[in-house]
Amino acid sequence: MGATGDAEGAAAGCRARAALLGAYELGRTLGEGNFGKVKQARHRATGEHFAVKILDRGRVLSLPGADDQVRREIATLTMLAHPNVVRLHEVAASKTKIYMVLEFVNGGELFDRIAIKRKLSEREGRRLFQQLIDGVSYCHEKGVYHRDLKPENVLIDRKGKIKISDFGLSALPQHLGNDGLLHTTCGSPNYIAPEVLQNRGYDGSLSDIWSCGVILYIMLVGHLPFDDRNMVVLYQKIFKGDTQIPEWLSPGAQNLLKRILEPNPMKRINMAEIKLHEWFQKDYIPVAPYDDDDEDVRLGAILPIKELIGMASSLDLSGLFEEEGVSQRKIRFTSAHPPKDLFDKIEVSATQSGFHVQRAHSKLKITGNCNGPNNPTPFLVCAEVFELGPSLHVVELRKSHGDTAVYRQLYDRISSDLGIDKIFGMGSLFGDNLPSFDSRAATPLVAL
Ligand SMILES: Nc1ncnc2c1ncn2[C@@H]1O[C@H](COP(=O)(O)OP(=O)(O)OP(=O)(O)O)[C@@H](O)[C@H]1O
Repeated sequence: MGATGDAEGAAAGCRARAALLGAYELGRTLGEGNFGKVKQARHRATGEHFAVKILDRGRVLSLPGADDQVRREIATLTMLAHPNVVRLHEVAASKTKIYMVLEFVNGGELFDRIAIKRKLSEREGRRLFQQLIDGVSYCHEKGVYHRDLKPENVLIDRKGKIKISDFGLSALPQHLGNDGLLHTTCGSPNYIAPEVLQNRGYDGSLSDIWSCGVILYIMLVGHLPFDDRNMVVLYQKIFKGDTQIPEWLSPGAQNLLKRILEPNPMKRINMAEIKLHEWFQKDYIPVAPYDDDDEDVRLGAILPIKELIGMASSLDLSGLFEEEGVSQRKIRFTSAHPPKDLFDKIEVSATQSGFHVQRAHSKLKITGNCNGPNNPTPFLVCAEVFELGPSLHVVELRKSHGDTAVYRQLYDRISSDLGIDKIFGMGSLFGDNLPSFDSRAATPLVAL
């Protein structure tokens, strides 16, 4: 298209009504994943940019294991708050779609950054690797193992700040076996650690470190350390740690790469040792995780309190889905932990059977003994309800049980007390209106 055509196109673009998603205006497509698109979005009131991952619910439900992957990504991201990990702001669902509103990272994938330059200088590679290690070690401290680290899953902004993304294959503490190890083989062939392939259980921290080592190698050398079209040959190379570490790299970089790409996990360098390594230490300024109780963080780009409340009532997708008859009431979302200091504490007391609820301002705490048909013995259920807006409540299950009959009792009680007619848990994102997540799951947040 020539210049005139471009101008006409732009004018037509201006006239076209931007698609709206609650408080957001949707823009260009940033990329595509297995289950849908990622679009850039602008918050209409603040002008702040976000990335909205739009997942096709039908597709998620039809692919084996896909719903687990999406739940896992949401559950994991809700737990993480670090400058080098992409931030999840909220999740919404309609009949056909799931929307994840993410921090917008404006520089694309690390993969493209390396591809454009072919390889990076040691200085630049070190700066990015330091951030990668900061983000990954923070995840490990939270009990999260990424398990699919590769340059395609590391986003970078224009200032060179990296953000780890795509936690669909991540493992949480409840995925550890009795031996304290992980057992599911997952990851991308060229980045996978030898012990993961061996299928005898592996330490998620050491296997993530291996993948970080592969990324470091690619950044500094410009190609994969282990590669072959034949998978058997590729895996043999990985088992043996069969790679060339170029002598033109500085001795420090060579040493660090050798110690990370050590096929025996027992001999591999660990996170603490990497952070003390001489090559890594150069110009290293550690980055602290976000402090969610820190007013500045919440009021800044991360999660403004007023915005959170504003979004709660304005995340009305009905404009977009009117034809499907989706009302605001039916669309609820989970979000990062609500700012606790906004809510007054209340007293709680438990009765022998049934729930006892006491209300104080906007926070309810519900505790009680109850039993379901499968559980004749009463057991304790405890939840806290935060009122974030007139139509939004977030329930945090403190203690619960997987029995849906118990959830039903608990939710009936919450809904009658709050006058809410429909309650959706995480499970509702996938079609059922009772929460179907495991009570041991790391994310206690349930959207109403
Ligand atoms: N927060 C974000 N900011 C900017 N761009 C993003 C963001 N998240 C994703 N993208 C872009 O969208 C693309 C697709 O992302 P997505 O996480 O859906 O897919 P994926 O990692 O390729 O696939 P999948 O999770 O389905 O395996 C990414 O490769 C990236 O280019």
